[in-house]
Amino acid sequence: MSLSKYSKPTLNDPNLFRESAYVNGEWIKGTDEFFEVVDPASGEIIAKVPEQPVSVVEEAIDVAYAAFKTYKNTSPRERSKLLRKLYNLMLENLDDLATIITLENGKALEEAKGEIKYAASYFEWYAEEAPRLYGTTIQPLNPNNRVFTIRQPVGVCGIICPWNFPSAMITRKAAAALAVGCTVVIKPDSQTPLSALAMAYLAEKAGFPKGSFNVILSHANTPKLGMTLCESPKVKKVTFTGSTNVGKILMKQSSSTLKKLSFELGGNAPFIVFEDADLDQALEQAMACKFRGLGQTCVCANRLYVHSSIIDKFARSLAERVNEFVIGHGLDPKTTHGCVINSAAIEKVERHKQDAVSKGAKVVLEGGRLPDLGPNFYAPVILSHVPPTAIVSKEETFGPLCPIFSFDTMEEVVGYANDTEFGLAAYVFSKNVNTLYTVSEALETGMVSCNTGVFSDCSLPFGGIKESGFGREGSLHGIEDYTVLKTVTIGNLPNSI
Ligand SMILES: NC(=O)c1ccc[n+]([C@@H]2O[C@H](COP(=O)([O-])OP(=O)(O)OC[C@H]3O[C@@H](n4cnc5c(N)ncnc54)[C@H](O)[C@@H]3O)[C@@H](O)[C@H]2O)c1
Ligand SMILES: O=CCCC(=O)O
Repeated sequence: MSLSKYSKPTLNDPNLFRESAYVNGEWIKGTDEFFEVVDPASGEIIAKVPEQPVSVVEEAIDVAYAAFKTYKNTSPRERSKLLRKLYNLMLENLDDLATIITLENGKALEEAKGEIKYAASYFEWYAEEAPRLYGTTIQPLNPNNRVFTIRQPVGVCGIICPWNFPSAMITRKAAAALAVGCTVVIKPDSQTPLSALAMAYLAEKAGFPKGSFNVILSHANTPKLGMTLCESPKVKKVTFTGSTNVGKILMKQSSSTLKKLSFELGGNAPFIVFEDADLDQALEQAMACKFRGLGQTCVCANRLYVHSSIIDKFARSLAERVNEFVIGHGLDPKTTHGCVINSAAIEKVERHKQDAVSKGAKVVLEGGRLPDLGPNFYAPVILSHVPPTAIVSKEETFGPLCPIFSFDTMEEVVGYANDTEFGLAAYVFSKNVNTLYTVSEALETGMVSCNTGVFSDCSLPFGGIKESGFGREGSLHGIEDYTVLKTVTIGNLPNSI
């Protein structure tokens, strides 16, 4: 198979393939500087997109600010219809959108299709939530006053997203924002901007007004653009998914305007398998959880804790299953798992592997580079009896390394699981509901998933605690993050008539 045959997207609707930024309903270059978007599987350049100068970001903020003045007054039902149209358009263009994801991110096409359905589901969900924004009535201490609350859109939202879900990380922010009447300026990762641009094209088709949905592009200029979004008094909220380090930078920069923030940051998910778990189920779910996006999702199991009585059997069976993966270019129909995003991802896997092995971990599946496929292909590694001192117990690998640690008691494993500054997701496998309940309550994470390794769903609140961030996306709570709560008091009313 020639990998280069996939280097240019062949789409049913070629209009979805865009190489310009999208500001105020116009496709703009804005600059003479460009950066390349590369297929991580083949190394081929698939697009050249313009690097935006700060002036274009300022323009995008200005138009979003102007559009907010009218968009916020559209009726919830109107906004609901726009979101529903965008949902339908995404599904009508499922194959093309998935192809774009595979080409820019490297994940297998089936997985990319799953991402598009997942991404679109946020538009459907928030089409349904848009008309359901409620306030409360309050009985104040003063009997002559009447008090109620209303929720209003916060304003222009800056949306900064990573490469691992080039579509879904945008939709779960933008859908909620647009549902309540906010306008958005989106900055995708420079490695995966094409999905965001395809979405802008569909948003235009759905009828979103000019200035309400903007996409800016940057690679070298990213820190300057980020600073502009964070420091602009016209941007009322910054919502970010990405690394904890960048989250800390954005938080500092946003302090000058005391911006509303929601951050979905790094994770270090423990995946705990108790002695009484259904082993087959735990294995199936471990595969789905650890190797989703080849380990490059924030909720992927980063550390597996398996009871000492079953660890060897578990590790062997996992290796047998992982050996059946078909690794290749994501567009090859036989491929079950694609490539990782770049060479830095592989270097991190190798650093964590070497560290664990040097401290005594047993190699169950050697894995390693697959140079015949390309520099970003890597076969998964499985290690068992990893010592608690290994770096991987503390740092997120974000790649195809599966370290299995041994434990004996519930108290011990909860101690290991919580011994990290991260607190995004955790997984628990047991047939005993008391164990599930007790451990779920004791784990210091924003989300706990019991007896399943795949829980993401637009209907549930997604988000972390500790250094995994704050704010919730999806569900009824996700919409609240894009509103401000206003309290209205009507005073000096008569007590009675
Ligand atoms: N909690 C979640 O929901 C979630 C979801 C996906 C990814 N993640 C996390 O994201 C990380 C992987 O993504 P990454 O390495 O690409 O993250 P990253 O923080 O390097 O990049 C994320 C985004 O921030 C931008 N960025 C980088 N520096 C910036 C700056 N100074 N100012 C403004 N923007 C800047 C990037 O261009 C990109 O768009 C992992 O830690 C992962 O756990 C978290
Ligand atoms: O990578 C983080 C997001 C993954 C998800 O939404 O399931």
